[in-house]
Amino acid sequence: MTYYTQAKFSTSAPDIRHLEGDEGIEVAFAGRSNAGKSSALNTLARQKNLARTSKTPGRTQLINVFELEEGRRLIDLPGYGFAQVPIAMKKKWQQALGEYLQKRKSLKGLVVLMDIRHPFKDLDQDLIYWAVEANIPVLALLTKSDKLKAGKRKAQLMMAQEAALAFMGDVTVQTFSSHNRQGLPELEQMLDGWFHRHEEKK
Ligand SMILES: Nc1nc2c(ncn2[C@@H]2O[C@H](COP(=O)(O)OP(=O)(O)OP(=O)(O)O)[C@@H](O)[C@H]2O)c(=O)[nH]1
Repeated sequence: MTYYTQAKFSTSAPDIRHLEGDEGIEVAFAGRSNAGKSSALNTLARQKNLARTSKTPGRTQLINVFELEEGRRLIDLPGYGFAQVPIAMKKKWQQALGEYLQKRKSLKGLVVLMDIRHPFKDLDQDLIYWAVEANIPVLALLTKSDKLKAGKRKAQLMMAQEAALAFMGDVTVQTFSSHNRQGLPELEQMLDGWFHRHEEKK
C-alpha cells in the first residue's frame, strides 16, 4: 500500500477552464495521445481501471480528477498531438493549457509523459516551457522503457537529460515502464516531494 493506491475518481471536466476548486495541492499528468498516461496513472494507483487505457489514440478527451485525500488531487489532462483534431481546436486547447499552467494556484507539479523512443516533440516542449515560465516543476517521464534494451535505454535517458537543460528550469528526466514498473519508486518520490513541500509551508 502506498499513498497513491487510495486514488479515487472524483470528477470530469469538459474543459480546463471548468476545473473547480483551486485549493489544496494538485499534480497534473500530460502527454501526447498514446504516450502511456492512463497506464502510468493505473500503475501508480495499483488499479487496473482508474484511468481508462485504450489502443485508440485520442480517446481520453475529458479532464479527469482523481482525489487522493481531501485537497490532494491528480489531474489527468487530455492527450494532445492527435493528428485528426482540427487546427482551431488545437489552438484553443493549447491556449487553455497555457492559462491553466499560469493561473492554477494549486498546481504544484507537472508530469509530462513521452514515449522513450520519441521524446520532446514540439508540443511537449511548448508545455515544458510554459511550466518553467510559470515556476511549476516538471518531471519528464520517458515511458515504455521496457521497449528498449538497457544500453539504448540509458543512451535515450542521457540524451533527454541533456536536452532538458535547454529549458533552464526545474525539469527532471527519468525512465518509466507500466509493464514492469521500472521507475515507479522514483516517480512516487517526486510526487511525494511536490505534495509534501507545500504541506510544510501551510
Ligand atoms: N510496452 C509498453 N507499452 C505500454 C506502456 N504503457 C502503455 N503502453 C501501451 O501504449 C498504448 C497507449 O497507452 P495508454 O496508457 O492508453 O496511453 P494514453 O497516453 O493514456 O493515451 P490516450 O488515451 O490516447 O491519451 C497502449 O497500447 C498501452 O498498452 C509501457 O510501459 N510499456
